[in-house]
Amino acid sequence: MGYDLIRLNGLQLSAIIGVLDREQLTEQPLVIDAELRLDLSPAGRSDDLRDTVSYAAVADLIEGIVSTEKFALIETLAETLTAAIIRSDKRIEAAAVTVHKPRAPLTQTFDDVSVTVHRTRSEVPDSPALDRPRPAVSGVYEGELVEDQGGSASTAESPLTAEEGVTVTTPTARLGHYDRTSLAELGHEDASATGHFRDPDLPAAFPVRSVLALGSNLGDSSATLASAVQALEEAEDVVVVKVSPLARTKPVGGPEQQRDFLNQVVEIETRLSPHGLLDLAQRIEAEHNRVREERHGPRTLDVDIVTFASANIDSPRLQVPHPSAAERAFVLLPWSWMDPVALLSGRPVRELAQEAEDFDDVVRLET
Ligand SMILES: Nc1ncnc2c1ncn2[C@@H]1O[C@H](COP(=O)(O)OP(=O)(O)OP(=O)(O)O)[C@@H](O)[C@H]1O
Ligand SMILES: Nc1nc2c(c(=O)[nH]1)N=C(CO)CN2
Repeated sequence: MGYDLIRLNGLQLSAIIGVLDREQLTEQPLVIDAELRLDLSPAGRSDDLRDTVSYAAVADLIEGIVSTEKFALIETLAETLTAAIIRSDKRIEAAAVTVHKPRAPLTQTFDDVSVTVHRTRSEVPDSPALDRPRPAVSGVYEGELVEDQGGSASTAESPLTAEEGVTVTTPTARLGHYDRTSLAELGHEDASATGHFRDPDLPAAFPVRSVLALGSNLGDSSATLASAVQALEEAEDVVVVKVSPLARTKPVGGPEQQRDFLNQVVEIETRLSPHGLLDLAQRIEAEHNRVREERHGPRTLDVDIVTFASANIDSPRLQVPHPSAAERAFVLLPWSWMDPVALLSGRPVRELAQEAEDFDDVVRLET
């Protein structure tokens, strides 16, 4: 294993980032350093850009994510960028990203605050099909984004161990002194500790995970759910990552004497905007003869968006996390069977399920 590195240092961007409400309204400067570990000897011999990873493409990838996504924590941004860089080209064995936040809201005088995330390929979760960055390169770099290089892309079989991970040697960019605003002035008490508000019409700059809850208690529910999952698998810009076992559940709310429901939870990865995903969910409901008659009434198919990455959304059409999901064992239990360590608004889904009133009314069906 070589020690070759590509380094991109001091990339100056601005972003919406921070846990304070004020920080979610205005952009602030960020400085980003990235290191990519890959074998540079093919390019060293050929003098051909196609034999390496273009640092310009890396800069574009970082800029695309920073300029379109909102984060609360610089840790999350660094993690997201590191994973996106590793996924962008199979030859990249490991990457490290440092996010500097020189105008962090501290009351003290300081030069810089930063986090560094180091990840090897084996530590980055698979992104089944949406793992290519958008080909957003322009001008002289057109066509330079390296497409799957076939034979030369071999690093997936030789993942680094954590101990071998790259070390960032980047000196902190000399950032000088910054404007500081006291936490009190910024209204610290309003800071939102979990998640961030997200523009529901903004498509994701990189694939994000979303959890969907499906339910049916009219018609052939088992066939309907299978067909809904298939429709998700076939949808553009969506990859189904995990599907829960089926649950037979007693109706919660709604008219008396409804049939039991079949419920299922699906985790997807998508580049759709939250509203785009809601459109897709409603299209799939409509294709399965969903007619909206009675609130909580019987339905051939219900597709709810439970989470969309860690976003909070509150638009006239869409609330995320789904406002009732945290109290519904018919959602929480199948979700916890599918993903035993899942969290919802910072709480273990398994624990929330145990507290839900309908906990005893959910039966796991063997598939
Ligand atoms: N997270 C969400 N997922 C799906 N729909 C949502 C969500 N948040 C808000 N909605 C809105 O809720 C409206 C009503 O949805 P629906 O008819 O499926 O409700 P319901 O199934 O009777 O009740 P519930 O929403 O409690 O499951 C939809 O038209 C949609 O715009
Ligand atoms: N058991 C069960 N109860 C419900 C369900 C559901 O999917 N399963 N959906 C509802 C409204 O979406 C209301 N009640």
